Amino acid sequence: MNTIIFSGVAVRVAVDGSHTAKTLLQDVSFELTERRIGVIGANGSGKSTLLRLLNGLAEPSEGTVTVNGSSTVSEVRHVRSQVGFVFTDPLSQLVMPTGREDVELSLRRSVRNSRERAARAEAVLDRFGLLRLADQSIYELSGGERQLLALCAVLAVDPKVLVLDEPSTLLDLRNRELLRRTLAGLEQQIIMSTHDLELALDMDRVLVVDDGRIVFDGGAAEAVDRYRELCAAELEADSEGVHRP
Ligand SMILES: Nc1ncnc2c1ncn2[C@@H]1O[C@H](COP(=O)(O)OP(=O)(O)OP(=O)(O)O)[C@@H](O)[C@H]1O
Repeated sequence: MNTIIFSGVAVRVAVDGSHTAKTLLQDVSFELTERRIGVIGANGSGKSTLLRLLNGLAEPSEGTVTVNGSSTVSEVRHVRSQVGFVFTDPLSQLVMPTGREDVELSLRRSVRNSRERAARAEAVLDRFGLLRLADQSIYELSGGERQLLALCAVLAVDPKVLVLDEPSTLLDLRNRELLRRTLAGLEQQIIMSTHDLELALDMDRVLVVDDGRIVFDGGAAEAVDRYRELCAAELEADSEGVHRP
């Protein structure tokens, strides 16, 4: 399995029009070696920022992130050859007119021969049951179908690590089950943020993010309980605020 190390990581961004910085993540240190890792937490807590650090889409303002010993900043190309990233919005990822062309585009570096590339794309699409959608315009597909195609295009190059940012948001019950089974059958190390707590419960280890910090790191069931407690405490604080004169 891979080894991903976050060491003293903080991410800060400049706030437009002022000299102040907003902290998106702070004091994040851990080593990930488990096969399936979940990241859960409220909207805006920092989950996507954490995932984006894994392949250099975001850079730490402090500390370091390494994947199998390679820095996600100074060795970003090497890291990206190992880490596949599936975005929440498939349209920010699918850039070609059809799914088939997109999968072929993913394969362009690893398979130089165009015939071989077409055959590989066909095989990958078939493996994920997506051949029937392969030649349709991506704009004619449903959101869920696009989400599955985006996952397929990333898996086509067989990354060692698969990072998924809320992969089930657009999926119906059947496709969500298909995603669960697909993820369960993959060899890759998976790091996934999700609001789908059932999906989180399938994970070997789950990080709970709250306001830019990791507030729990451990087993899935305990993590989900911790997250529910946090939500309940916030709802209570909100309602007290509402009732205060
Ligand atoms: N480039 C940026 N500039 C300023 N603020 C940002 C930037 N990127 C993210 N943020 C803010 O950082 C916080 C964390 O964002 P992030 O996308 O990591 O949250 P999240 O936990 O993935 O949320 P969600 O569940 O809604 O997808 C949010 O308040 C967001 O508005």
